Amino acid sequence: MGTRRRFAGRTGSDGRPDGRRDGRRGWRRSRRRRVDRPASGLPELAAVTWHAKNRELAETGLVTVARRLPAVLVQAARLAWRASPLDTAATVALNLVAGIFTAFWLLAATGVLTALFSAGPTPDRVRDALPSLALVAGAVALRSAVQAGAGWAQARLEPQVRRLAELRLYEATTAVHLAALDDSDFLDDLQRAQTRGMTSAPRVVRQAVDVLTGVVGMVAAAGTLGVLHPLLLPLLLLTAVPEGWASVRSARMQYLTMLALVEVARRKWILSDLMVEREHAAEVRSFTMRRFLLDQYDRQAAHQRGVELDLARRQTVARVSGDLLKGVATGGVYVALGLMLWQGAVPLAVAGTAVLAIRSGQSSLANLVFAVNQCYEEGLYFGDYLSFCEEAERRIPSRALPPAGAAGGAGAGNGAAVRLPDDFARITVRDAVFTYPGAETPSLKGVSLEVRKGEVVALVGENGSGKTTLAKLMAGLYDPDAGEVRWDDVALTRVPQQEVWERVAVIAQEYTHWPMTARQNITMGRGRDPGPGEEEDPDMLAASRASGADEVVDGLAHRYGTLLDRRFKGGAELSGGQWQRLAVARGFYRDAPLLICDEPTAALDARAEHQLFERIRTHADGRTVLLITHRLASVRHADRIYVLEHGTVVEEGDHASLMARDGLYAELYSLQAAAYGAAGPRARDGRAAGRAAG
Ligand SMILES: Nc1ncnc2c1ncn2[C@@H]1O[C@H](COP(=O)(O)OP(=O)(O)OP(=O)(O)O)[C@@H](O)[C@H]1O
Repeated sequence: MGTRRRFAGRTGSDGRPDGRRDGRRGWRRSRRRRVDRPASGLPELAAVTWHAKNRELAETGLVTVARRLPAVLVQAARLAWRASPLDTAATVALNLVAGIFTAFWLLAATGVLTALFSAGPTPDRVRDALPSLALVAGAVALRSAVQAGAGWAQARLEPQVRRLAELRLYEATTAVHLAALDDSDFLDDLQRAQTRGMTSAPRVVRQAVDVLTGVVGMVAAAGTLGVLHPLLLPLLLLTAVPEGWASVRSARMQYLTMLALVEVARRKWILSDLMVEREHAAEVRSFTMRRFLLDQYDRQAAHQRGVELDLARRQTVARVSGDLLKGVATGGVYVALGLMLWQGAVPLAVAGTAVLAIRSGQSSLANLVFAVNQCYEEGLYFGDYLSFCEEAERRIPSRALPPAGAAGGAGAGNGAAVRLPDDFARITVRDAVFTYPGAETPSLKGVSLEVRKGEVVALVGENGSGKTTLAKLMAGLYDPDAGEVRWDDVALTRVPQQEVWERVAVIAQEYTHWPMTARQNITMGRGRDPGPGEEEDPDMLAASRASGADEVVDGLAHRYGTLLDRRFKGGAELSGGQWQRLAVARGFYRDAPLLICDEPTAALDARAEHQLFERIRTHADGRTVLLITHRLASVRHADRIYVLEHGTVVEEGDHASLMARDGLYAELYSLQAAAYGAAGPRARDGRAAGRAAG
């Protein structure tokens, strides 16, 4: 195990995660956060102290490492045991047995040397040495076999540990409250846990086993040396100190650098996505953004390079100092052994065995120091991973389902989670206030509204007035900071979120282009893929027809089985409107009593838009519909319209009453109607303009 490997930089700050994760949302968030930063440049290029752990880590020394190591080892052992008790037990037991064989062959070697160094003819001495030699050979062979078994058990452990670690992280990230993903600190921790912490889980187990192997080898060699002469033991241990110091120093520098660069790395990933992903390529060119993006990227990269070059220099200094001190200590050990031989304190055969034991001990020691260092370093990343998982698990809504058969509603005890009725008579929002995490002003400032079963209720208002936010509260995606959303007499904050999500279908404004088949794009969440020759799900076909997605699918090579991702061979790409038809089909397919349509037609052509609004107008097969749209002509038939402005409801009523009121709604409606009217031959006829808009 060479010095280079011991000190080589590991993935640290530039382990590239799966590219699309940060995506557009991450970029938008970064832009928002930049508002209050100095104009002179990106503040992360100067700041290296965002993380509270830094000072503590900067003061980490050998003693701290030694103190913390048992905790890391215990965590590794727990993880390994949970992954596979059998392989963990086999790894530990076989390593211990290997250590016994090491001590055995070293002691047997004394017999060989004693026979060889005794007086008499050489053939006789060789013959006398043969039994001990056979013992040495047997012990070495058995040790190799046992070590191979231990290596196998250890290798089996790693994939099992990796699986556990990955599942734990993704189970947490897919369940955390949505608000957690609006928190930039949480996102930074997530980034660190996913890119480095998660991969550290199998490594920390591997290093913990290596620590055990090193300790066993060391104990075997040290025990042999102790038997040969008690003075040899402390001398051997002395050689470990310089190397241990250098390794720990190097690991600490590496980790601090990773921490200092975490936001730079994240910014680089976002920029690199923008420069390589196909979906941005046309805009990058048509807006001549190339130079801007490259410059931005280069600023981050230059900063990272500076920090990493400095790290390389400091690590080299630490390594060379450690090597020099280790050389001096090793020389001292051999000088001491020579003196003992000279003084007659040990016989020649014992001195020969001592040399063998020292070499074996030093090799185990080098491995041990390396493993301790690695274990400590991986333990730091693993600690990040564990604390992120704990934090994420704390942010998972904890409202648990009541036992089967328990009824929800007014009768349920105070504070306990209650079951949501399958359907509702009315949904009421009362004085809802909501501020996004990190935002300075509330997006909703005391909104109240009511949706009765079977109604089509519309939310309208200018950009940023709070329509989508309100819909998200009603869909149980966020909890209001004050006020409440009630499903009949059950407040949504008392219901496990899953219960709400199962009863609401959302056709979102920003929907995902799922890189899956057309069928999965519609049915994911409640459908299953039919096997070869099986009929397509009739509900899916109905949803598809209702949204116009069937026309899209008709044009695909493998119909519903076509993969909608051009990055894969045979994958198809859809137009914006075609994707939207699939998103609408996905919403219709869900068997949910409340359908929330947030700008469902932005990308649809006129015919598809007309058909969709017709469906919504006829209550989308008996569902209750909450419709958010800027196409005001389409909300004329809504049972009730709420007009939002700056996070409050400023008007409510049906189309006729709102027009009569001559307020914001009437103004917005007339503007649109006039625009349509101006394009047509009957522009001056107000009635005709209204009809055109409708
Ligand atoms: N994730 C978020 N974090 C912080 N602020 C947000 C977030 N999402 C929205 N906002 C803010 O909340 C306010 C209301 O946004 P919302 O999306 O609800 O408006 P909207 O009425 O749906 O707008 P549009 O008509 O443009 O879709 C805006 O000021 C917006 O900047």
